[in-house]
Amino acid sequence: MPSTSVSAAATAIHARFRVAWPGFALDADVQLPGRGVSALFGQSGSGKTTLLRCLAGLERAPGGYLSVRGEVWQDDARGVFLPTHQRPLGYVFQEASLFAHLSVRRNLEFGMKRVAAAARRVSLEHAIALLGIEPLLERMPEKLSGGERQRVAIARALATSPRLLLMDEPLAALDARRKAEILPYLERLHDELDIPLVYVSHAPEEVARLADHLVLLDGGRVLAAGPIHEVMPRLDLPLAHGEDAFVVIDARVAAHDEAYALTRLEFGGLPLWITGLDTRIGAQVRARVLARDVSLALSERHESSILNVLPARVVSLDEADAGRTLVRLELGGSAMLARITRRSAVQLGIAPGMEVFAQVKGVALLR
Ligand SMILES: Nc1ncnc2c1ncn2[C@@H]1O[C@H](COP(=O)(O)OP(=O)(O)OP(=O)(O)O)[C@@H](O)[C@H]1O
Repeated sequence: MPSTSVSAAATAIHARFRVAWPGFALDADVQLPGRGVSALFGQSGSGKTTLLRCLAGLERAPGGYLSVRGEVWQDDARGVFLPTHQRPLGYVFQEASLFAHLSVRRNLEFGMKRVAAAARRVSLEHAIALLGIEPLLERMPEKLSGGERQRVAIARALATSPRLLLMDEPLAALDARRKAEILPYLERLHDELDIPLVYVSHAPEEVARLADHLVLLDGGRVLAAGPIHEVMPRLDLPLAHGEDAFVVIDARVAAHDEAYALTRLEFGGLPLWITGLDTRIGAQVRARVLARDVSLALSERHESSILNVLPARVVSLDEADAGRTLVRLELGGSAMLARITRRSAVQLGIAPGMEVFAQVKGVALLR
């Protein structure tokens, strides 16, 4: 059975499930950190929802095991199985399932009443403030937009003071504008709440923005799992070979250049220039660099309009894609991918261990 691990101290959720149906089998053994966002990522039919439903106890996986921050919710070998309603979790589905006959406020109160006063760790006020739904409280669900409904559904899940939040493609039914509207709220949950969130998605941009930890599923098996910084640049995984392959880089806002409307980020002692931000100096941000936006040069001094030319070391190469070479770089303690033509790789003599310069054509700020 594929098994992945995070350091013992950080391990807070351990899930081991096997489900066998005609035509599909889930066989997963994962350890997830007890804080932050873990994304279950993979193609349609890879088993993301099935694994999430196992965590919720909605899918009965005989012989399964689940512990969440020291509490055992399922251990079939010892006859332990908490039914869903006894698991302190919040579940947000693709389509918000609010009670149509109750106002937003009553929907929230309904969620909260299910929790004994002593177990309440997120107040209703806090949930309302986090999701910015104060102006919607007296409305009926039918008078809400899809995005607003989803924010209410998330607030309702929070109001139950869950120890684990599960979200199954909560943005999938929304158009791009609504998605963009909700993402900052999800980021706030991530930053302000001490509740682990397991987030199902097949949208790389959502994963890039939200996830700290990634579980890559393929055909019901765990292909890889680990911190997003480690999983994304792995050349042996399909992610790195996709058209939009990227890495995320955690950086600090170091300076603003007002004259040119640019901001200098810093990571591992290296500068990374980006279109001007109005973020305060010292703030931590996350940036995304696409593999196809990185090219390589042997010297730093190149007549070029590219702002970011950074010293890097070639770690490994992959030539599996026709005519293209994928290069894994190490710079400033971070991994980066460069996708160049095979011809360039040969002409430059790119090889593991070589010192090169990474020309980074584009950097997108994620959060
Ligand atoms: N109750 C069930 N009985 C039999 N097969 C099922 C059942 N539920 C799901 N499946 C099958 O299991 C496979 C995995 O489904 P699952 O919904 O977990 O995938 P997913 O990765 O979440 O996909 P998507 O991104 O499309 O939602 C699919 O082939 C699906 O048809």
